[in-house]
Amino acid sequence: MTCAAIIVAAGRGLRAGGPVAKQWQPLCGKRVIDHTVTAFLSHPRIDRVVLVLHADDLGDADFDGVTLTTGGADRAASVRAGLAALTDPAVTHVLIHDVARPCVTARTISDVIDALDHSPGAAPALPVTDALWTGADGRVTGTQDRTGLYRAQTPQGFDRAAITAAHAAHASNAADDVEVARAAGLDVAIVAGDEDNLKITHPADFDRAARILRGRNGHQTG
Ligand SMILES: Nc1ccn([C@@H]2O[C@H](COP(=O)(O)OP(=O)(O)OP(=O)(O)O)[C@@H](O)[C@H]2O)c(=O)n1
Ligand SMILES: C[C@](O)(CO)[C@H](O)COP(=O)(O)O
Repeated sequence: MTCAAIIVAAGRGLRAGGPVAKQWQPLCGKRVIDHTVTAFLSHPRIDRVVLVLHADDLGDADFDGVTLTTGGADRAASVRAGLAALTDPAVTHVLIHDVARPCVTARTISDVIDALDHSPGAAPALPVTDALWTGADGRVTGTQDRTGLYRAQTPQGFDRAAITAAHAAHASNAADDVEVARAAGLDVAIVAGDEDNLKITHPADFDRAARILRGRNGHQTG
């Protein structure tokens, strides 16, 4: 098995706000993107890293050991760009990861890779443990059964040829790559998620990510 990571980092981070897109903002002495890229470059079972950037950000890319490419108008288009940038025929599997998840651990990456020994797809997720409502205008409008519901995370791993064909057949955007894979009939194994593998989405998420990273390695604040 030869694994490539595709890190999608072409978003604009509108919900997070700030002077620059969230992946370029400071986090524990580095940029968010530096933590994410390092997590994959340093993993012994990741053989290639493709970094998918917004066209406006290519000039900021100062990463050694990664293949750069330009993303698209939505996450799925950026994933397709990353798949297209993978030119090495030796790569058999891909792990597709949000740059906005800088706290991903080597354990989660390894667990996804291990699951790909027995499944064409594998992705981390956490079972929903809170009650679920629908709401509008600040009031509860209904309740939803949480049985069998999961909160999906990344990296989402796949047989390279299978996910490449699945994305080629899936013309529109998708919430994640598991949606694309399942639309193509691929089986996807659930791997244990990690509460610390949060996606930086809103401003408060930066502090949470910093607490997590400081708690692990005594990171200095940025
Ligand atoms: N056209 C896009 C849109 C999103 N992404 C990536 O997909 C991941 C998950 O998307 P999200 O958290 O929504 O990031 P943004 O789209 O940047 O955030 P927002 O929706 O708040 O603008 C992120 O790592 C983001 O960089 C991407 O590569 N290309
Ligand atoms: C891919 C993902 O992180 C899985 O939970 C999530 O769907 C990304 O959502 P976003 O709205 O693009 O941040």
